[in-house]
Amino acid sequence: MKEKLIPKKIVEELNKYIISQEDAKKNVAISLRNRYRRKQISDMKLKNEITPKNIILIGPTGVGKTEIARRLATITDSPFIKVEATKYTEVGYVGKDVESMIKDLVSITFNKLKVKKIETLKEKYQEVTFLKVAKLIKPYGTINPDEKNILLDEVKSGKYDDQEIEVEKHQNSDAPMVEVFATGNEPDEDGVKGIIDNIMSSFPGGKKKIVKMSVKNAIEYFLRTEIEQNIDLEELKPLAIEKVEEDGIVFIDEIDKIAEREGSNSEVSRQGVQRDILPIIEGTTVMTKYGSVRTEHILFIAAGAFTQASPSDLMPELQGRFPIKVRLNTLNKDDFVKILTEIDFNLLTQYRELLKTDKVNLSFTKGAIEEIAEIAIDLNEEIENIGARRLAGVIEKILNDIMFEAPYEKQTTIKIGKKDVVKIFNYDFVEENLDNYIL
Ligand SMILES: Nc1ncnc2c1ncn2[C@@H]1O[C@H](COP(=O)(O)OP(=O)(O)OP(=O)(O)O)[C@@H](O)[C@H]1O
Repeated sequence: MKEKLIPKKIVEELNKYIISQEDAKKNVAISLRNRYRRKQISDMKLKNEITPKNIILIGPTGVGKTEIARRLATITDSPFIKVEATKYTEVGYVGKDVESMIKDLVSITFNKLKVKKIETLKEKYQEVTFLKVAKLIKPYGTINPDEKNILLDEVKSGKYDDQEIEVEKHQNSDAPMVEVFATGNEPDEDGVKGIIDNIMSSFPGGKKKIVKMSVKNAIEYFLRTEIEQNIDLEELKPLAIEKVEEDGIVFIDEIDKIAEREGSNSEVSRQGVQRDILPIIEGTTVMTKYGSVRTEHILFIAAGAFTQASPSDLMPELQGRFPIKVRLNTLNKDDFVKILTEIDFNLLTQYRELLKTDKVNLSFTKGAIEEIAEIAIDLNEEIENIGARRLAGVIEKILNDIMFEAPYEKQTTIKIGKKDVVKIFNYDFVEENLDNYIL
C-alpha cells in the first residue's frame, strides 16, 4: 500500500489513463502523499498544526478532473465519492445534510467490503459445497474413495449441472442470489434484512422442505447458505469506518457554483453551503448508521470551471483548506488522438472488442483517427465544448451502421479510413444539422 502512495508511482499509474494534465496528476499525488506523511508524525501537537493539503482542480468540462480523482482512488484503493456542490443549494437540501457525503461514502465502502468478504467466503466454502452436492448425487457410503474423488471432480467440472437432485431446503430462502448479495451504492438496509431473514429461517427448527433442483442450482443454493451463515456484517462496520477515516477521498464538483463575488446578490444559500461544508473539511464527527466517522484525514478534491468566479471568491477559511490550486488545460487534437489510442482500455479498443463478439474485426487507419480527433475539436467549437466526452459521440456515429448490421454471415474485417469518416460527417457540418449533436 505504501509503495502505491509514492508520488512518482501514482503519476506513472495515472499516465496509463489520463493524457496531458501533468500538473494536476503531480499535485493530486502530492496531496495524497502528504496525508500519509502527516499520519506518520507522532508529535500530536505538531500534527494538529499541519492541515491537510486539499486541492482545487480548475478547468473546463471534460478535460479529466473527475477522471484523475477517480483513478487516483482506484490506484490507491481509497474509498471514493463524487458529489456536486450545487446539490446542497437545492430545495430540500438547503442548509442541511452536507454530512450525507460522508454517510454515503461509508455506505459505498461498507458495500465494497461486503462484496470482498463474499468473494473470500465463496472461495472458502466452495469445496464444502461441491462435497455436499456430490453426496446427494451418489451417497458416499455406496462408493469407494477413488470413485468419490472422480465424482467430486466431475461435479466441479459441471458434468452433472443439469441433473436433478433432491435438496432439503430451508423455507424462506428463495431469494435469488443477486438480491441477497445486493451491493449497489445505495444504503443496503434491504440487503442486510434479506440476509438476516435467511439466517433466521435456517436455524434448527426453521421450516424445511424437500425440493427438486438442478445440480447447478443446488451448488449455488448451498454456497449461498454457507455464506449467509458465516458472514459477519457487524465486523465490517468498524472496518468501513476506519477505511473512510484513513483513506477516504471526497470529490466535490462544481465548487465554483457555490463561490460568489463580493457584492453579488445571488441567494445566500451559496455562502450557507460553504459554511456547512467547512467543518467537514476542517475535521468533525459525522454520525452514520455504521458508527461515527472523524473527517480530518479525508482528502477533499474540489473542482470547477471557474469561468464566473475565482477560487478567491470562496470563503477565506475554505480557501485555507485548499492550499493547492491547479489549472487543467483544454485538450487539443494531439491529446484526443492519444486518448483514442494510448490509454488503457481506450474507446477504440472498447468498440473493437464489442464488435469482436460479433465476429467483426474492426480497425481504424491513422488518418481516420486523426480525422475523428479533428471532428471532435470542430464540434466542440461549433456547438459546445464538452471536452473529451465528444469523442464517444463521434465514434458512435461512425460505427452506427456497422453496429446495427453486425453480426454478418461470416467473419468480417472492417477497416475505417479517413475517407469513410469524412463521408459520414460531410453532410452534418451544414449549420442546421449540427442540432443532431446537442446532447
Ligand atoms: N485528459 C484526459 N485523458 C483521458 N481521458 C480523458 C481526459 N479528459 C477527459 N477524458 C475522458 O472524458 C470523460 C470526461 O472527463 P471527466 O469526467 O474527467 O470531466 P471533468 O473534467 O471532470 O468535467 P466535469 O466537471 O464536467 O465532470 C472521462 O471519463 C474520460 O473518459
